Amino acid sequence: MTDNEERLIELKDRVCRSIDETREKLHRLSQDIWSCPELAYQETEAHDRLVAFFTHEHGWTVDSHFKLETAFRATWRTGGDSEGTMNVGFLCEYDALPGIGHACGHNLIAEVGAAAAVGLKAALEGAQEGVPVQVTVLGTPAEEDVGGKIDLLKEGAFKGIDVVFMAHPSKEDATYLPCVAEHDVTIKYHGKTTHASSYPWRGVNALDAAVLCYNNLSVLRQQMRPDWRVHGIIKHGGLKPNIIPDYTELEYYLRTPTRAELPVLKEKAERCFRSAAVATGCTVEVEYARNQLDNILRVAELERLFERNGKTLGMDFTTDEDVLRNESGSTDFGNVTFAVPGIHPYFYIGSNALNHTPEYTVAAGDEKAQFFTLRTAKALAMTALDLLLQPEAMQRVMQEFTEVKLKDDKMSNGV
Ligand SMILES: NCCCC[C@H](NC(=O)CCCN)C(=O)O
Repeated sequence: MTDNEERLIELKDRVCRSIDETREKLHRLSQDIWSCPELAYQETEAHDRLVAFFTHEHGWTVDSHFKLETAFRATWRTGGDSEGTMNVGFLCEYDALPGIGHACGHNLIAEVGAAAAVGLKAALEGAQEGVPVQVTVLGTPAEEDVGGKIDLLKEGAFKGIDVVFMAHPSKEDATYLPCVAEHDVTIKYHGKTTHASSYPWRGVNALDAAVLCYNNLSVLRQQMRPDWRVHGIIKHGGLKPNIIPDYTELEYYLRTPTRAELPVLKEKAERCFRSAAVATGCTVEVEYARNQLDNILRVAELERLFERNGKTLGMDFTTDEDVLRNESGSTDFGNVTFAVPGIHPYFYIGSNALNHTPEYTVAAGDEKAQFFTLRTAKALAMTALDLLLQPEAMQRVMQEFTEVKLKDDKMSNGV
């Protein structure tokens, strides 16, 4: 075994020990966020808790309200000049869901990011030969909405970061789960009110338009690719049964496996929106969210290193092809992976509950989740050490990142 390999083992052990030594503070941080669920862009308490956490940990430079009201940045770097310093990013999410709180476990995402960063810093602080590194923690709000990471990308918050890590609670350990491109769209129909019984023929029924729109999209599914998704709600359907609705509103998510396919689905969906207006005589407004979520650009080398580290800690990565191929959601982390190579694995939290259910909310706040959460943080920090102490590994990551980006560009440009 080479000296470097021995050093790597020692530093990885130090990461694990330092995270275990910090577990009480980390659990309290996670519990404080879990017990005060806040919606997208309203995560003021969570922001303050995380800012206080890093402020009280020595050595961090903390920027509160970083480019967004509820985003933050905490940075630590080893001495020496910036030349050759690798900047390793860890992301914290902390927004909850309406009505069901932290049913996606974002309190645990915040804890994983904080734990991995603290662990990596502790390991490197004591390293004999300096490892030139900057550790950057970014608090990225509103993943469940239009994507705070995308706003932060636009604001340049990821400039200078060489590789980025986070992890997402799930019902199983997985180095990757399908993460698809997604765009929110709001459809608004405008009609004309009248008395629904006395003279309905004088009205223009916006609820009819909404129902037709819903049904148009429902039949569109027969002609959609099986891995595309269209799903939504009628947010406003009318005021009273005897008033012909003159305003209705629907919100839909349109999803395709790659960002290149999304325009094709959008065109088909818009025909459904607009034909419902034609059929009823309504006017229609179609409003897309300011941010489109991209699919995740995968870097297999990062997944390989993470899986190797996770397995040494006992992680049991799923091999269920059905899960690995079909169970997909979306995340604004996808947009980040087109700017910075990154990894967004999933981790079991001690429950078979499904994300976005009240049962998962309970599981995300259960102390049982702590072991799995800290284990994942250790695996992320250990993977960062692999890159820091093995330049050839980082070169493989960058080479692969360049290749997959080029392939995506060709697909997006229909080449
Ligand atoms: N603009 C809406 C974004 C919804 C994101 C949400 N994300 C998750 O549930 C996390 C999935 C991680 N793979 C979604 O509905 O997919």
